[in-house]
Amino acid sequence: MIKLQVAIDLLKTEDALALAKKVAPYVDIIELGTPLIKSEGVAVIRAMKDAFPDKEVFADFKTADTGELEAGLAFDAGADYVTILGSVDDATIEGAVKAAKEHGRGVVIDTIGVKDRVKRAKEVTKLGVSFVELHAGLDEQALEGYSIQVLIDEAKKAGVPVSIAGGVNKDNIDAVKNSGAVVAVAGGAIYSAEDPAAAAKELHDLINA
Ligand SMILES: O=C([C@H](O)CO)[C@H](O)[C@H](O)COP(=O)(O)O
Repeated sequence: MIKLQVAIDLLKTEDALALAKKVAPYVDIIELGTPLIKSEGVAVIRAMKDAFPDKEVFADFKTADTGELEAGLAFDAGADYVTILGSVDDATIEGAVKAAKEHGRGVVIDTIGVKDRVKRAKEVTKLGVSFVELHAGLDEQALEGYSIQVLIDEAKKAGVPVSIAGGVNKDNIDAVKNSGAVVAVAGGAIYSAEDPAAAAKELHDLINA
């Protein structure tokens, strides 16, 4: 069954915890977005894991160098997963995977900015990562003509464990689910909703229908 990951792109720990409290019953993974971690530091990871020990906590570091060091920072703070950029040297990913093995946690590769996401997903999977995020970031989503369909099509072709992030919502969650992706990431569709709990529940129910 595909997991539901909420991406929390808020800026304050207290707001992130309040949102997580509302949506936790409906999600499997709680993602601390890159802007949140830059705003609040790794302390937000510990705060979230302490508040929700039964949830997987995902630190969206988007690391570009010193993979072992940065992954270790995330894991020491309580993260179950940390992201490394797919565009970086394999050595950075290998360092992060080394740290993940030492901590019994996982590395996720973020393909933001990668030209051939399917090819890179296959390559990095061989390095021992947990899964690969087929990702169109918020800036790319704002470009004219953007469609999440490209990520859905890539997930079908990947043949390795992938997540999809890039505007997942109630209108496309069925297609995301049927793409073979192992995780559906929803940020704005939940945190910008008038009722985030209801939005998360709707996605959860559609996934489990
Ligand atoms: O990772 C993300 C982005 O780079 C900002 O941190 C988002 O969390 C990810 O794109 C999912 O958010 P939505 O696209 O709003 O669902």
